[in-house]
Amino acid sequence: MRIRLDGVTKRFGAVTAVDGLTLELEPGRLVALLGPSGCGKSTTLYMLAGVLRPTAGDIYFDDVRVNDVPPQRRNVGMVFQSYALYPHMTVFENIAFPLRMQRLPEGEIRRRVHEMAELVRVEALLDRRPEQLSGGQQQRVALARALVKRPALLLLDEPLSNLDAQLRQAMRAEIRRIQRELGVTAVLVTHDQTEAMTIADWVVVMNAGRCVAQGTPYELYQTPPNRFTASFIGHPPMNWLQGRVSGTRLQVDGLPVYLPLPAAARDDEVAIGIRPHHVQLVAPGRGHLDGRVTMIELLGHEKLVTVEAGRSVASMPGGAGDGAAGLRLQALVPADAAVVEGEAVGVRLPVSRLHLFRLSDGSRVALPGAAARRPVAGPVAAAPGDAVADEPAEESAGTAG
Ligand SMILES: Nc1ncnc2c1ncn2[C@@H]1O[C@H](COP(=O)(O)OP(=O)(O)OP(=O)(O)O)[C@@H](O)[C@H]1O
Repeated sequence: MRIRLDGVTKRFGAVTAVDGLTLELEPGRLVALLGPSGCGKSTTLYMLAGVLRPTAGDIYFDDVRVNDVPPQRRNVGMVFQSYALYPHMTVFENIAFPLRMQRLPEGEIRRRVHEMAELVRVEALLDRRPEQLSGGQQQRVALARALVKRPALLLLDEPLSNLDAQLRQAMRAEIRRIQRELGVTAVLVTHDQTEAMTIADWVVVMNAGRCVAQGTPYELYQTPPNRFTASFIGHPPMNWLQGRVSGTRLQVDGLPVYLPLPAAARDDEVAIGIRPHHVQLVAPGRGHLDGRVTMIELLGHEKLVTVEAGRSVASMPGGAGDGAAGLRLQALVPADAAVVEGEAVGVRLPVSRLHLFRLSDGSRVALPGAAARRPVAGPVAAAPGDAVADEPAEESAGTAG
């Protein structure tokens, strides 16, 4: 089923929870509504369910306007964070409940409950009560109950947030499998960007009741259209610097050099984002700036290295001097990279990996060739002591001024 929201607004007294939201969701897709707490995700979901009515605007299921259609007539299945299973009923009866409400014949009910229990893999648990199930099992049952009436739209409200990390990952894959197998259009609400990115075909990023970006997870990660999306998507989060574009020159505040851009852009003050795994650590004096390693956090097969460039590095060869005071960057490097806390390092910022956003409105500065590459296989970080390898001509820095 195709879903269309046309200028949908929801106000609760003085609070505007959803503000003129216009969206079109393709049939069969799993769409994630992603955004910080209070941005209007759940309110949007409840309007799709029919539990809340828009204050203004229209909602269409295929081409039918559903603003006035009550929840029970919308053919929507819903799964909540809290599972909301009926505690006094067995798993079988929980799953059968929506079919009993439809007064289907007993044989048909049995057949469909078993079919659904098989799909979500709870056939062995049909005689148990919810209290005798683990969180993950309860969530599977909730999913089966939402799907048993073959809804045209599946709504998932933070369905995995009560599960531990490992189970959450397993259930993500399960929801994806089941949604694909049934081909049902689904909308998932989450504030967890990893969840949205791993599970969804399409991600709608919301802030303050509005859609600020939408696209495939890959597009939003590779070329975030604005600063809000860039800072919200990706983990560990982007590093942020500030600077100014003039023609094909990028002057980063605190850097003694300017970086040549692959194409000219309008002169503007910019926020400069770079993901930690694109920050390269090199020998002091061999990068764009020098700093000191102030923290190392081991994350498994990688480690997150915090580098601060301040006044203390002014005297180092190639040091950034006073202008670099307060620059702080994080680099993600292989766990076995030879980096030591307290040591001086050089930091290289590959121009093609920089994301530029206008300070005025947060919009992306489009630069052909910049930050549009596919992710490289393998680490890009070099250990201190390594030279900056084969620096392409267009990425070499000029002297500021
Ligand atoms: N029934 C209500 N009465 C008044 N204000 C409400 C009501 N429901 C939601 N709001 C407000 O509307 C805004 C959006 O809430 P909503 O629950 O949609 O956000 P959310 O993005 O789902 O947040 P979370 O991730 O915390 O669940 C918030 O400011 C919230 O306080």
